[in-house]
Amino acid sequence: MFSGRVAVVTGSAQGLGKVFSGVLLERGSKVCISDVNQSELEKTYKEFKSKYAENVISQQCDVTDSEQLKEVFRKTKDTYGQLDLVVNNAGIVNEKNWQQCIDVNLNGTIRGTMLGMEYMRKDKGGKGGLILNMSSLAGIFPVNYTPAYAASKHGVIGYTRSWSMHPDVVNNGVRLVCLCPAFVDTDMIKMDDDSKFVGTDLAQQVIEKFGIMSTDHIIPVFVNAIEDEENNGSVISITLKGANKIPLPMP
Ligand SMILES: NC(=O)C1=CN([C@@H]2O[C@H](COP(=O)(O)OP(=O)(O)OC[C@H]3O[C@@H](n4cnc5c(N)ncnc54)[C@H](O)[C@@H]3O)[C@@H](O)[C@H]2O)C=CC1
Ligand SMILES: CCCCC/C=C\C=C\C(=O)C/C=C\C/C=C\CCCC(=O)O
Repeated sequence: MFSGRVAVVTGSAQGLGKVFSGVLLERGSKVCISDVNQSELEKTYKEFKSKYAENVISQQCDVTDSEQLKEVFRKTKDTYGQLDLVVNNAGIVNEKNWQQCIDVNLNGTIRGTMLGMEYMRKDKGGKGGLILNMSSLAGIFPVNYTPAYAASKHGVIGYTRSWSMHPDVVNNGVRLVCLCPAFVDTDMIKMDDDSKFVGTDLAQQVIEKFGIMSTDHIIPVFVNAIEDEENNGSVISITLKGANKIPLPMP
């Protein structure tokens, strides 16, 4: 399932993207890691390269820049000859620069999804594959201290579910899945920058309610989403209590 498969992971210099890339490499996949943060990307690349040699390549990329993202896909296909998995993981929290928050989280995911479909659809020369989009519990519930972030993650769910129901995509072997974790122990949830949220107390209360998961807690759900080839269109919440498929709301 993993051996010889080829993946693109955005925002993979650190945090969940780095963990996901490590999981894929450990299981024999080939991965193009990419990130806007060149210095952190270089460090991660060196770390992976020493363990996984030719199975990892790296390409600096800001997901808000279509040309840079196209280069990631081009380089991956040129190097490994195929593409099987896209993890649209790059994300930020920023309520002051909410335009950037939407552009990275939602538009970046849209860009990566469109490229993924272009490279993986059978009618476009691909072999099918999986597009795994990172949403959040904030994509399912309203979050009063990060409204723009919540809007971006709600958008990711709507966008992913919509394509997963399109016959041209389904019939050409591409499936799409959304992961929606609660708080995970990465730099993202550090209270290091006021522009991240509107209301520190509000954020603190919700963190106390849900707790903080280690990145290890997300790995089995990530692996299962890849292994379960019947899984298309799922939106999966992940909390300390476990993982659950969120039913499609009906009017
Ligand atoms: N940590 C958490 O509590 C949760 C995180 N998520 C989502 O998981 C994903 C990964 O987040 P974490 O690993 O926690 O955060 P993180 O902050 O540790 O890592 C995010 C990575 O994305 C990169 N990035 C930021 N802007 C970028 C851009 N324009 N282009 C390319 N790369 C960019 C950063 O440089 C960083 O390496 C995000 O989409 C986030 O919204 C979802 C639910 C909970
Ligand atoms: C410490 C500051 C945290 C600011 C928020 C930072 C990042 C959050 C990223 C997430 O994706 C968090 C995940 C989910 C939000 C949690 C709960 C939503 C439900 C709210 C509720 O039930 O009241």
